[in-house]
Order: sequence, then structure tokens, then C-alpha cells
Amino acid sequence: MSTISEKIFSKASGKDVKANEFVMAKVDYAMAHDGTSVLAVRSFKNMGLENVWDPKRIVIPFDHLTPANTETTADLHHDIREWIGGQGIPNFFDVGEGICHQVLPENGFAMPGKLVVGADSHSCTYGAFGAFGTGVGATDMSEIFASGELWFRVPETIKVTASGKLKKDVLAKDVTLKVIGTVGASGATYKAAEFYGDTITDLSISGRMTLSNMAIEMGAKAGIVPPDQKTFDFLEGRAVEGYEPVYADEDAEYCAEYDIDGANLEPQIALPHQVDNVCDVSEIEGKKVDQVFIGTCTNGRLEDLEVAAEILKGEQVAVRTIVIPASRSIMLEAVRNGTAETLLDAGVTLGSPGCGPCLGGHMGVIGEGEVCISTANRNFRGRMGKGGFIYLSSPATAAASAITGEITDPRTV
Ligand SMILES: CC(C)[C@H](C(=O)O)[C@@H](O)C(=O)O
Ligand code: SF4
Repeated sequence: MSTISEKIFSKASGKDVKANEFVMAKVDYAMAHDGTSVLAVRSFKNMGLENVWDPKRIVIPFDHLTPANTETTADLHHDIREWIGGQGIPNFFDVGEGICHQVLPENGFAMPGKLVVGADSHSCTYGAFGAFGTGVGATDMSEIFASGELWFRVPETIKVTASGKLKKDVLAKDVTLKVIGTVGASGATYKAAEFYGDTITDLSISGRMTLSNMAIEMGAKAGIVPPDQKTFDFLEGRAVEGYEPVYADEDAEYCAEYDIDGANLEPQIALPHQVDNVCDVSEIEGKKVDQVFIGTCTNGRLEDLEVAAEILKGEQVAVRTIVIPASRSIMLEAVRNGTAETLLDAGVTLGSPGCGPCLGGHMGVIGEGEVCISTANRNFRGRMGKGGFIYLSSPATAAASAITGEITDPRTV
């Protein structure tokens, strides 16, 4: 009678464990990016350590401030590159390769049954593949760099079931926002979520990543989709090693259960400045926007760019619209299949793969009082620029709003 998390932690700690037990767990893959590796490496060196536990199990993508925005960033990138070279870490993804949470799955590091820990809160994205993916702080990451292990309290699990076929232009992001609006921004604090129901199994891998990615926005340690044939097909020829899918037992214990009506779901939007401040897009249609941003580890995948291109085809954007593919391979595919051309024809600014303006560092920061509709996962006050207002939506709603210059239900354009 175990949940997926209890089973993964049992395997990772070598003993049968239940929710709320403390365990020392062996980490399968450890990730830090340009932002957090700086602190993790500093802490690693402060411990007087020389060599990491296993270079092959560490993955470092540069994505947050790439290409470097200031001399300070360039210097930090330089120092980390040197450290990576010195440690012989083979899985280094430099400027332009993409966002960590896209790069790891694309390169087969996110696999069913594995414990994948990242020094970034959205490491829960790997749950889309049936892994226990979770974020930790940079100093915890330095412990993993040193020993390959970290202590955890095995989380209790909430069960979220979404049923019914989604209507046209209602996307994975709308399901995700509905889940967060229902559970609340702290409704799953220190718990894991497991996602069930035909709405979820019908989602593409990309859509499942959107859902798992935002598990942390309801406080969850992990957001796990049980692996199925779609997962195995995606991992075929990609997984870096063998894996064993893990499923919950029929009589697994959940601390709370939520049901989502997928069939009657409308396009959703999160209003400033809280991610669970969610309503139907139709309720706030007409609100003027200054900028549209389509990208991030939540919605910067090919499918998202294609949805936007389909809506923008033959149209012109009314406001500045920034599209940033989540990885180089996505960008390449978008160039090859004409998606990039359609977007550029419509007046879009195409950015190089990475986090872009998601956390207000560069490439589309907004000004005082400005409104941005974004496909990202967070709309905290000041996140994309002091005094700005962020609305979170699907790429369809964002693209429709780009045409009109105001928040627009994608079914009306
Ligand atoms: C910079 C990093 C630590 C941060 C995170 O952990 O989430 C960032 O990726 C974010 O989305 O705010
Ligand atoms: S795209 Fe945004 S949410 Fe995702 S890792 Fe980068 S900064 Fe964090």
C-alpha cells in the first residue's frame, strides 16, 4: 500500500519507508544551473572537498543569465566552466542549449523511478516522466556533489484526478492553472502530488511537463504522472541508463484527493500577484497588456510555439511579443518546420534559448505599471520587473492577446 514517492524513496534509501519517515537517499542525477552552481560550488569548496562523488551523475546547464548579461555574470560563468572542466563533468550544457528542465528530459536524465534532484525549484518537472524530481537549495546540492546522498522526509501524497476530453483551445496549462487554483498556492506544501485520469493520460509529454513543472506552485515537493507508453516512447533511444517504472498500489494512502472536470474546463488565467488567483480568461477579457511572453520551462516547447504560430499566422502582433524556445533543439525544429518564420512574420521577437525574462534578469524585463501576459509559472510582485503586473496563461491565450493587445480568449480570434 505505497505511493509512488514511498516506493522511489524505499529504493533510493535501501529500506521500506513510509510517508513522514526521514531517510538518507541516494540521488540518481543532480542538477545545478548557472545561477545555483555558483553557490553550490562555493559551498563545496568551503567544505574543503576536492572531487565530486560521480561526475557522470551531475548535469549543469547554463540557462538563467545566458548569454551573459553583465561582466559579473560572464566572470561567474567563466569560473564555473573551469570548475566543471577540472571535475571532468561530461554533462555540461553551455549558453544557448536551453533551460535546465528542458535539457535534462531531452537528454534522457529524467526517467521513471529515479530520484532526480536539482538546485532549482522547478525540478519537479521530471515528475512528468514518473521520476521523483525535486528542488533543493544550493548548499544541499553541495552535499550531493560531495556524497551523492541527501536526507529527505518522505512526503505524504495528494491525488489529483482530471477527467474528460478538453475542449478546443483548452490546453495543459489551463488544466495546470485549474489544479493550482483548486489546491491553492500552499495546499500541497511538503507533499507529493500524483496525477491521474484520462485528461492527464491524453496530454502529450510536453503537456505533462507543464503540469509537473508547476507542482511547486502549490507547494509540492514533486508532481508525478505515472509513466505509460508515451513516456517509454519518448525515452526510447534517449534514456541514459535502464530504468524501472514505479506505480502506486491500489490501496496506497493519500492525504487528500481532488477531482478536476476537464470536459467543462475553460481557458484559465492567473491574475497578479498570486499564482492561485485563477479565473476563466473570459472573466477578464479586454484588460490591456504591454508585453506578451511565450517561453520558459513551463511553456517554451515546440508544441507551445506551434500553438502560438497557428493563432498568429497571417496576423500582426499589436504589442511587443517575445518568444523564447526552451532549448536549441526546439528552436532548430521551429526553424525547420516553418514555425519560427510564421512567428517572425507576425512581428514576434525571437530570443535565444534560456529562461529569458522569466525571473526579471534580462531580455524583456517590464517597467513600472506595465502588464505582461506570460506563459511562465510565477507572477509574484516584481518578478519580471519592479512595479509590473504578470498574468499567467496558456500559449494560445497569450498569442490571442498578442493580436488584440488585450487579454483575449483564444476561441474568439
Ligand atoms: C534562480 C533559481 C534558484 C529559481 C528557482 O529555483 O526557481 C528560478 O529558476 C525561478 O524560477 O525562480
Ligand atoms: S524558465 Fe523561469 S521558472 Fe523555469 S527555471 Fe528558468 S527562471 Fe526558473
